[in-house]
Amino acid sequence: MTDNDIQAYANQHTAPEPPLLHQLWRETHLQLLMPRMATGHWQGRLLSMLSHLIKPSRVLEIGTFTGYATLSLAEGLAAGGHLHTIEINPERESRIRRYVAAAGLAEAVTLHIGDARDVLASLVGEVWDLVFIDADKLHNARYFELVINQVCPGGLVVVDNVLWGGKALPDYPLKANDHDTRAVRAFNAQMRHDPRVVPLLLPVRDGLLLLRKV
Ligand SMILES: C[S@@+](CC[C@H](N)C(=O)[O-])C[C@H]1O[C@@H](n2cnc3c(N)ncnc32)[C@H](O)[C@@H]1O
Repeated sequence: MTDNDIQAYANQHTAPEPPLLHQLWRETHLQLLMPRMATGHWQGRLLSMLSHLIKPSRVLEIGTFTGYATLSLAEGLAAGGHLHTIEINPERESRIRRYVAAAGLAEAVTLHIGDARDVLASLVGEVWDLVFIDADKLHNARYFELVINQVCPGGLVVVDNVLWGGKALPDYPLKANDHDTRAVRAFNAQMRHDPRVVPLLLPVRDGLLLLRKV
């Protein structure tokens, strides 16, 4: 039995992908480079499940891409709740807005186009119940520091790609110029001992690190 078999079985026994998300997934794969960056069916249902359990009033996503995780995370918003998502690439804006509108979320979702390290400075008044860090991996620690003081006690920070294709594991031979992997390893190691959060690494897909704020 391969990992693919297990993932296929998990998909079959997970709630089906909503039709709009399936359409977005197809469009992402047909029209964009690196479509694997999109969250996809199983992980989308996991983010939706977490959001439904938390019923957040305020959600932050760092790294929108085509908006797959955005729509998934928004599914569990409390009445009157709001999601902010930040994407650095302006070429992605029109597609994201089109799908946010098609999901009926134009009022509930604010898309910021810009570098998250700048945009976050304009969101210092917010208190986050749920944060999804999924931008460039070099700056995971920076994004974490920029948001953690605004996460409510008991709030959840989810960080994607913490296994980094297996390269996060210490025995994996590292190239001298592989700064991304070094950053992923350093961030994961820091989270083990950070007194502000309780970590749980889920070895699913490319690895999801759940960090519950103490
Ligand atoms: C892995 S993709 C996000 C996938 C999306 N969260 C999902 O699950 O479908 C990473 C995205 O982060 C964006 N990004 C990279 N650096 C960024 C930065 N400094 N600020 C905001 N977005 C950034 C990239 O342009 C890319 O679209």
